[in-house]
Amino acid sequence: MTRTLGLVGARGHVGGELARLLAGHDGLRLTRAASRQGVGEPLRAHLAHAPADIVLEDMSPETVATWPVDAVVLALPNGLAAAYADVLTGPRAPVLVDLSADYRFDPEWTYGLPERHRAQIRGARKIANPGCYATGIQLGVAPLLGLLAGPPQAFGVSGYSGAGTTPSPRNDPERLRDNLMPYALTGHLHEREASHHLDHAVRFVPHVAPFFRGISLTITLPLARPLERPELLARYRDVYADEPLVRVVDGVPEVRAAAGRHDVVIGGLQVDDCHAVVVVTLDNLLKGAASQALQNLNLALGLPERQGVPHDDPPAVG
Ligand SMILES: NC(=O)C1=CN([C@@H]2O[C@H](COP(=O)(O)OP(=O)(O)OC[C@H]3O[C@@H](n4cnc5c(N)ncnc54)[C@H](OP(=O)(O)O)[C@@H]3O)[C@@H](O)[C@H]2O)C=CC1
Ligand SMILES: CC(=O)N[C@@H](CCC(=O)OP(=O)(O)O)C(=O)O
Repeated sequence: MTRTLGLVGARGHVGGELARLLAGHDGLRLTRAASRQGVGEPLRAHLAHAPADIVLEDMSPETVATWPVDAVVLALPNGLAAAYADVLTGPRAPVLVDLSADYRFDPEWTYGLPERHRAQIRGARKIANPGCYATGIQLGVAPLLGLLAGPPQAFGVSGYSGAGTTPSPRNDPERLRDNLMPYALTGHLHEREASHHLDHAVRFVPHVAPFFRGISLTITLPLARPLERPELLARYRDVYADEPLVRVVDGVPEVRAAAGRHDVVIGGLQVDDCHAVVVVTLDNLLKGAASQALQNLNLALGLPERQGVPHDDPPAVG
């Protein structure tokens, strides 16, 4: 039986990626869509791969509450999810996946990082999809939890699609041309999110660069005891051995190769006595958002986790 999905925020970067992935998913079909602008227009006028029969609806929670769907995805800016969560309740309510940061710290919601919380996501009804940098930081740090002598430091660089479509200096290609823009030098939300879900403090400084999509994180980890490289490599390979969407490589992954891929690539993996350095790349719009949302939807709806998320590409490097 094909399940059905409604998408709120369909004209955004992430909404568009999710609609594209759903076009290749046999078990889950996009049947309703809403956005702030373009109401009454065919979704296909905005997204070439959208089903021909979908017309953009107004995005009021009251409208969305009438949709006869198995799941609803909120791909809206932060701060808007509560109005939907309030009306999509009760035993017949659809599974709700929120891409914003609104419920990532709420114990009543399930935190949707499948490689760390798969058992809880299976059958969950309300799922908070992790932040893009926070996904890379957690997967990059987790294998060394228990061996850390202090907070890992993550230096992150994102493509400007990470800043969404609302115009700002962080998604202005002219401002970013030949440039690298540091921002949120302390207290970025993803620093708090990664620290909270790792149950270990991390430090994070984000930057935005002139490329469109992809994230590179260089993470420095202070260790409680000296480690040799083979042991470091073995730890990462062991933890992710059965995870098709996390690839551990020998070389240093580069962000250009991350664009369009569904997995996180972890490499570098150098160690000097008690000082390890790990490089993590991912596509912010895919494993950082839409592919991860699809993993979560599949798990919640009882479908194969990676249906619609191809994962047999050749390695990016190494
Ligand atoms: N971009 C990324 O790399 C990632 C994003 N996320 C999160 O996913 C969510 C969606 O992100 P993204 O697709 O980049 O966002 P966009 O800015 O590209 O899209 C936002 C969508 O929300 C709609 N919208 C409704 N109300 C508003 C409003 N008041 N202001 C702006 N847009 C509004 C827009 O409608 P319309 O176009 O019709 O105006 C559009 O469909 C956000 O919460 C973001 O933090 C999470 C991980 C990664
Ligand atoms: C380049 C850029 O601006 N990136 C965004 C990350 C987007 C994201 O994933 O943030 P949410 O937690 O809001 O979902 C930022 O740093 O806020």
